[in-house]
Amino acid sequence: MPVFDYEDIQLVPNKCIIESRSEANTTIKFGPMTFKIPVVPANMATIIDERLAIWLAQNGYFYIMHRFDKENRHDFVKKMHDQGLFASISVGVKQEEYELIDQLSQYDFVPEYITIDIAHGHADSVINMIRYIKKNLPGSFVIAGNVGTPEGVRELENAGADATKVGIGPGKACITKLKTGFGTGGWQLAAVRLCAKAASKPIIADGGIRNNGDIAKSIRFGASMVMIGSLFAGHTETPGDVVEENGQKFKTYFGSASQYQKGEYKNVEGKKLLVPYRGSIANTLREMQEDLQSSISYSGGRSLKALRKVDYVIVKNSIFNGDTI
Ligand SMILES: NC(=O)C1=CN([C@@H]2O[C@H](COP(=O)(O)OP(=O)(O)OC[C@H]3O[C@@H](n4cnc5c(N)ncnc54)[C@H](OP(=O)(O)O)[C@@H]3O)[C@@H](O)[C@H]2O)C=CC1
Ligand SMILES: Nc1nc2c(ncn2[C@@H]2O[C@H](COP(=O)(O)O)[C@@H](O)[C@H]2O)c(=O)[nH]1
Repeated sequence: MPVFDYEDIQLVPNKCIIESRSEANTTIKFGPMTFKIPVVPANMATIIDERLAIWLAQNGYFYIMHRFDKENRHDFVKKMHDQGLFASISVGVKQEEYELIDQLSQYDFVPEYITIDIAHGHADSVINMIRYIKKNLPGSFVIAGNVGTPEGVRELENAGADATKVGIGPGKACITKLKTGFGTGGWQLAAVRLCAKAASKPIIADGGIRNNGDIAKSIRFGASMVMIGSLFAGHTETPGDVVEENGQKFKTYFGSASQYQKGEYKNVEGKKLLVPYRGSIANTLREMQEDLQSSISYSGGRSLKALRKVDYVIVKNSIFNGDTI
């Protein structure tokens, strides 16, 4: 089984068939909707809030609201729908989460997307929640995770998940691999490949994206959508606090399983870090789209589909040769 991560892979170019990169189509149909690019900001408290969710939905981007403002989720769905926008929320698996599903069902507030998001998603607790949502909110597109194996993908799909989220421990704010010895950290791209081969529905590659080219690589190895945390953390619109150190501006980014999210040091698998401030998220999203258009042109095609067929080589870290952007 080949084991590699994003930095170990280069995609092999094909003859270009377009006259301008602007002809390359980066849109992706994911569930009931089509989005500008196959990218979703991570459903973490330092990455997304209500304001950014509204902006993303208004501007043709996918979003998944985090689940840490527990009491507000019902109102959030209503607020998005009142503005004619799609609603996309996250849930856990504890008893109160079943009560939220009951409430949404009772008032007929049906979110277009519901993401079941726990650390170890290959679990009966997730399977039961998938079944419960599918029974009570059959109109919602259910994303479930996180998993890191083909068996995990198949079991969640068989339970009724419409998409699965792949990635255990590759995140920048993650310390799972250090604290538990488990996960896809260091071989996330290979795990995406294995999981995608087993999947019969879309998968989201979650965690470990460090450069825009990693988005194209995720698509090459079978992802339909890519979830990104740290690369988005430094923006004006992302909710982390602004910190100044030695005259330089940073924003805080912390893991959802860190003490900063949990409010206590118990079963901690995440840390806090400072990410350089980098202005508006709109510019980063535009650059991601431009870079993806270039990727499509190098693949010799006109749309994301062409990326799936390109050859690749394993170059074991040497591609960087000390280079950074
Ligand atoms: N993608 C990743 O690599 C990781 C992501 N995270 C993120 O952190 C957030 C919090 O996750 P999580 O702690 O699961 O959420 P919760 O605290 O809501 O826990 C969900 C449920 O799963 C149980 N649980 C959690 N971890 C395990 C485990 N390893 N084995 C058995 N049961 C478990 C919890 O019980 P109990 O707490 O009593 O064990 C609880 O009942 C999520 O947003 C998640 O995505 C966290 C770690 C890894
Ligand atoms: N192991 C942990 N993983 C976490 C935690 N909080 C979030 N996450 C995962 O990371 C990605 C984002 O990764 P990045 O490399 O783009 O920064 C996120 O979507 C979660 O899946 C955590 O506390 N521990």
